[in-house]
Amino acid sequence: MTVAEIRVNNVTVRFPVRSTVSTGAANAVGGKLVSGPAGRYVEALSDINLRLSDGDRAGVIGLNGSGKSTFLQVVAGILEPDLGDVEICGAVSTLFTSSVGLSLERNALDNIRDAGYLLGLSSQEIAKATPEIIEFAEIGDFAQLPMRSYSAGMRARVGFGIATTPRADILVIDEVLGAGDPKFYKRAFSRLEALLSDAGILVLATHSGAILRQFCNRLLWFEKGQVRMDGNVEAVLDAYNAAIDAD
Ligand SMILES: Nc1ncnc2c1ncn2[C@@H]1O[C@H](COP(=O)(O)OP(=O)(O)OP(=O)(O)O)[C@@H](O)[C@H]1O
Repeated sequence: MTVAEIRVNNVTVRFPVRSTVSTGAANAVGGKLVSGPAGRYVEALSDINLRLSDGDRAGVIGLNGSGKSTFLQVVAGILEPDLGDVEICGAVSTLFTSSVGLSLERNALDNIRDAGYLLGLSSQEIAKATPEIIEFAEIGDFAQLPMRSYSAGMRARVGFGIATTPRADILVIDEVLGAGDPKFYKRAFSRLEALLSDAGILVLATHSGAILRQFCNRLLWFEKGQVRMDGNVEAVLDAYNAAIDAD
């Protein structure tokens, strides 16, 4: 059995931007805007060092543009850092709002089949998983209708069902659960526990305290591309909310 681990070593991510214009106004949200000899860039992550270990259910919280999605892409191995490196032990499965790859013109059955092949499942595995995902998502006959006729939460249910089908040691989820209702969280939590058992790693970005309390045993608070606090969920949420109230 793989012992899941992610080591993030001195990671910096910079996105070049073209504009040289400055309004002179400070940005409360977003990463650091830096002008250097090589041009202007947004520093989305600045020298991050941390380790995620087997059993970690790490929530990621922070204001808009604080670096959460960038961090998730780095720990999923999708985005190469500009400086530093990431060591990932274990099979990764991801659920990103923008990259879940579902075609809204096609129905859930077709999407499950296409996504299943992309995820490397065999025809037999897809045939077995399809009714399980439909049952998990509780969409019934909607499974036959184009996914454009689904609500955001219904799409999230199907996407979550797909992402949690292949065996995974590490599951990285960006803001997708927020579209769901409390019943979905409960079902999603059971499915996640079955997938990861008591080991594995979850990395989950969300603005919802309720989701963090349900799913996570550790919380990382990002601020302007840095980890401002890393600790238990309640302690970090209290500090985060206090900082917002004091602003
Ligand atoms: N492709 C890109 N090109 C330029 N800048 C980018 C790009 N992707 C992200 N950024 C910048 O990097 C910073 C961090 O963005 P990121 O998406 O990681 O934030 P986030 O915490 O996930 O935000 P949100 O809560 O709004 O989803 C932001 O300032 C953003 O403008």
